[in-house]
Amino acid sequence: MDNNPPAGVADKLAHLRLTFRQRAAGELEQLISIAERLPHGKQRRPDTTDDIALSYGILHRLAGSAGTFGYTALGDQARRLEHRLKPLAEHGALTTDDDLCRREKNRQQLLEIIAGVEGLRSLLDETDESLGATPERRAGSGDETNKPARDIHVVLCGLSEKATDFLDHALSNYGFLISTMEIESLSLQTKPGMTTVVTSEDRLAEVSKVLGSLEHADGTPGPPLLCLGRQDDFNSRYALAEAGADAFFPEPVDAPQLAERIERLVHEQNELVSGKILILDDDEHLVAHYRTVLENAGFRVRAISKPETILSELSEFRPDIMLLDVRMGAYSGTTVAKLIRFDPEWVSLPIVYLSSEQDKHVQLEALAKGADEFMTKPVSDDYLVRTAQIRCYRARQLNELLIKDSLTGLLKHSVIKQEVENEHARCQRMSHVSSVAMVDLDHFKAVNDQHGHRTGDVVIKALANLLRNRLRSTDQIGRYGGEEFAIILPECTTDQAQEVLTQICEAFADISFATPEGDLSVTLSAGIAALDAFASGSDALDAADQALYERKAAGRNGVTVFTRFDAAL
Ligand SMILES: Nc1nc2c(ncn2[C@@H]2O[C@H](COP(=O)(O)OP(=O)(O)OP(=O)(O)O)[C@@H](O)[C@H]2O)c(=O)[nH]1
Repeated sequence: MDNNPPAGVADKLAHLRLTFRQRAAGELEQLISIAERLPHGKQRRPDTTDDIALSYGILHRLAGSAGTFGYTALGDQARRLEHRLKPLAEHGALTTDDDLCRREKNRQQLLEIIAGVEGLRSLLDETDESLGATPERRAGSGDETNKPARDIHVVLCGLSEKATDFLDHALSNYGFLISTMEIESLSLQTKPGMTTVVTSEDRLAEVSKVLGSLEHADGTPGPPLLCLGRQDDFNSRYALAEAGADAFFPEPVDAPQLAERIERLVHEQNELVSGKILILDDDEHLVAHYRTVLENAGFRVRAISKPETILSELSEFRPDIMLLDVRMGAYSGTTVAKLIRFDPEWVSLPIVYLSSEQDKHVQLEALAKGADEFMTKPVSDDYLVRTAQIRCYRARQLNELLIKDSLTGLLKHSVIKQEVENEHARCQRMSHVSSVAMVDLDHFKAVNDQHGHRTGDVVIKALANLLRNRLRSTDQIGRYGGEEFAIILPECTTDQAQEVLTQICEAFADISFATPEGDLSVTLSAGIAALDAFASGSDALDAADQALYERKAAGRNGVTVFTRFDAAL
């Protein structure tokens, strides 16, 4: 398995290591000159408290960060010296008021520490040699494309020509990006967590073998492998699972059900590798490193170094988890964690401390003040990613239960209503134009009556999937009622909203649902209103609803934009 990050990310990490190395060299110079200033022998000198506090701060930072950048021996030695200096830093040393005996003891200790500091410099140089040539600074890593979050990629591999053509057409309707690949040239240049590979039972073993060698750079599992097959019994399913399939889908393929299955697989995968992480640490280089590693593993990361901005960052970024440094200059991370919990909204936000503190008792005390886990610095990249995955996954699962509708995975009625109000407030604050839409399935009662409730549910889920895939990641979709959906399209005019919803309308009408009574097609109607043109979000929703009923009255299967209340009636 290739465990190296992609070239762009590797360049970025190398550059961060170089920057760390430069800073560490400067800090070691500073430490050495402080050591030279400290009183030697019987020499008397006024208060050394500031120098010792400064040295302690530098050693603490090095102990917490050097290992992350590959300078493990330097970090370990800095930690040993930090521990030795801690009592002197906390209680003051060599002050003019001390009695002679204490001064002598402290002086001895300082001399040993000074000798240790001089050894740190050689540890830095030795590690440089073992890490190879000093990395060059390179501009533009090229991997920072701002792709929409929901580019779901379906790779068709090892299928017959007929099956490939059918799936290419049927799945494109859902907005999936389809590629066809030969097994030998199978490669996965997509975002982790956003790909599914579909293959046949005959070629499963070969495809599974190739996929095994293509796992993502950070070691996260490769894409799920969905296998199509004609035999659907325990033994054949067992054989497929053994040969590497993550999911099975029976042939002949029912396209809406397959789309639903792919959605679910990607969703499950994505839950493992995605999430929003807020990092608060006053060491900017370390934060830049964490950020690069976590972004490379698929997370969205916001990193801040000033504790004063924490509350506004929380409400704007709305992270799934937070990584919090314990010691940040004048501020204590444990107190910041407590302060965050003042707000009921953040009571359940998982907080993970980042600290060089190794004493389990002290860790426990800190945890009692409002965090969930302790990550001891230096944190390895793998450990960081894995911890973030586990914490984000759990946080998102809990959150989903609270805010998402169980049939469709869309936002619940009350949540989308609140989001409409939030977006309305944003429109006013930022003076931008946004739209809201109400979407309703046509003659849905007849679908239920003629084909049963179960088929009705499949149709509802298919529309939910289509909306998710066709709309932008910044759009928000809610299940407003049984077969009625509300959509927020931020920074989007009603003309643009009409264009995209018309395409969705056409794609949905094109989907064929297989039922025992024969193939079924269903259409939808939509009404749109300009969110910023109304006094409140709920007024705009009422207007979109009116436009929807106008569309129903005008023959359904299309999109109407609200103009005036009386005109819409
Ligand atoms: N299968 C299923 N049906 C649902 C669900 N929620 C609501 N419905 C059904 O959706 C149907 C809505 O019917 P109506 O409000 O009469 O509207 P319609 O038949 O779609 O007619 P128009 O909206 O005028 O085109 C009812 O039969 C509800 O039982 C659900 O979760 N699953």
